Amino acid sequence: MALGRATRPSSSAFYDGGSFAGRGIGAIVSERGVDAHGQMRRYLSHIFSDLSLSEQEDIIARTMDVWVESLLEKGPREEGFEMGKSFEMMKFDIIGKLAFGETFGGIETGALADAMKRFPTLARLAKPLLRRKIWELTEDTRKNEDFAIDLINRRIRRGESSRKYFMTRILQKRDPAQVSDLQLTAHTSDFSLAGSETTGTALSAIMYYLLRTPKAMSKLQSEIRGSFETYSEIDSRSTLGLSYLEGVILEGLRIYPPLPLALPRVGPNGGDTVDGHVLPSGFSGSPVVIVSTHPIAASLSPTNFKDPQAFKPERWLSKNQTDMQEASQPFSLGTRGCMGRKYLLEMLTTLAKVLWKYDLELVNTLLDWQRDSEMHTLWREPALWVRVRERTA
Ligand code: HEM
Repeated sequence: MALGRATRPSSSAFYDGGSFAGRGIGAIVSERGVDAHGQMRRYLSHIFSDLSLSEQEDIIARTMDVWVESLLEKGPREEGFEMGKSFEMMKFDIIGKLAFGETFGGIETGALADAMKRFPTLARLAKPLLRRKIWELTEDTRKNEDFAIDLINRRIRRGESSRKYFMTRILQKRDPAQVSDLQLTAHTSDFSLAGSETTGTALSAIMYYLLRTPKAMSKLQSEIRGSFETYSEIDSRSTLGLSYLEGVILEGLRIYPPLPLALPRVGPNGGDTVDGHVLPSGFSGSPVVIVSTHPIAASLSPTNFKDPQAFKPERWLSKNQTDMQEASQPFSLGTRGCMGRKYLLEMLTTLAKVLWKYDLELVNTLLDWQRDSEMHTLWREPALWVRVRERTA
C-alpha cells in the first residue's frame, strides 16, 4: 500500500466512548485530536523502551511462574480446565502489577470477571453503539473509574519506588501541570485493558490451533524442549532465537487477529491517495468520510495468503512467493499503532514455559474456533477446555 503524502489521519467518533470520556478526559486510546494524541504518545513512549521492558522482566517472570505452577492444580482433572480465562487472568495480573504495583488477584482467586467489571474495558470502545449520554450516565462506569483513581492515588502516595513498575517511570517523567492524576489514571486503565484482553485472546487462539494441528505442536515442543535443559533457562532473551515459536505466534495473530475490528479513521485534511485511490478529506463533506482496513479481510484473503484457513507457522519462517506477510498487521500501523507490541516477547516466554513443562490435550474435540467464536466488536471466544499433565518425554 502506498500513501500519497505523509499526512496523519485522526480516529473517528467511534472512540468517543472510551475510558473516562464521561469525565471529559481523553486517554491514549480514546483521544481523537491528532496533536493531543501525539503529545500523549511521546510522553508514554519511554515506558515501552527496551530498558523499561528489561526492568519489568522480573515482575513478569514471577507472575508467569506462579501461573504455570497453578496449571497443575486443575489441569490434570478428566474434565480439564478452561485455559482461555486463565490466560487472561494471568495477563491481567501482570499488567496490574506493572501499572499499579498491585495485583488484581486474577490467578489466585479467579476474580478476573470482577476485576474486569471495575475497569472500563477496551470492549467499551463499543459504547458509541449506545448513545453517548447513556454511557456517561452509567453509574457502573463511575465506580469503575473511582476504583482506578483510588489505585493510582495509593500509588502516588507511596512515592518513589525502587521497583520498576511502568508507573514508576510515568510518575518520574510527569509534569503534574500537564498531566493530571485523572489523566494518568485514564492512560493506565487503557493500558490494563489494551494489554490483557488482546494478549489473552491471542494465546487462547494459538493454543487451540496448536492442539488442533499435532504436527505443528510436535515441531514446537521439539524446538522448545531441545533448546532448554531446565525450566529456569527460559526467559525473554533465551526464547528470542526460537524461529518456529515465533512463526507459531505470527500465524496465530494472522488467523485470529485479537482486535478483529476495522479501526475507523477520518481521512486527513486535504485528503490522500492510497494505492492510487483518491480519498477525500475526512471533514470536507457531509457525511464524514471514514476509512479502514478490516484485519480479517486482509489476513484471511486467498489473494494474500495461500490456503488462508490453514494454521501453517512455516509460512513465517522465510519470505515466500505465496504469502504476502505484510498483509497481516495485528498491531495496526502508523501513529496509532500498538504501543505494546514488544510485549510479544511475553507471549514467546509464556508458550515456551507451558510447553516445556507440560503435555496438553484438547477436551472438547468438537470445538471449531472460527465457527464457535462470536464477534461483538471484540471477540467473544469459545471456552477452551484443556487437560494438562507433566510432560512424559
Ligand atoms: C497480542 C497482543 C496485542 C495486540 C494484537 C494489540 C493490538 C493493538 C491494536 C490493533 C491497536 C490499535 C487500536 C486502535 O487504533 O484503536 C493497539 C493499540 C494500543 N495498544 Fe496494543 N495490542 C496488543 C498488546 C498490547 C499490550 C501488551 C499493551 C500494553 C501493555 C498494548 C498497548 C496499546 C496501547 C497503549 C495502544 C494505543 C496506542 C495509541 O493509540 O497510540 N497493547 N493495540
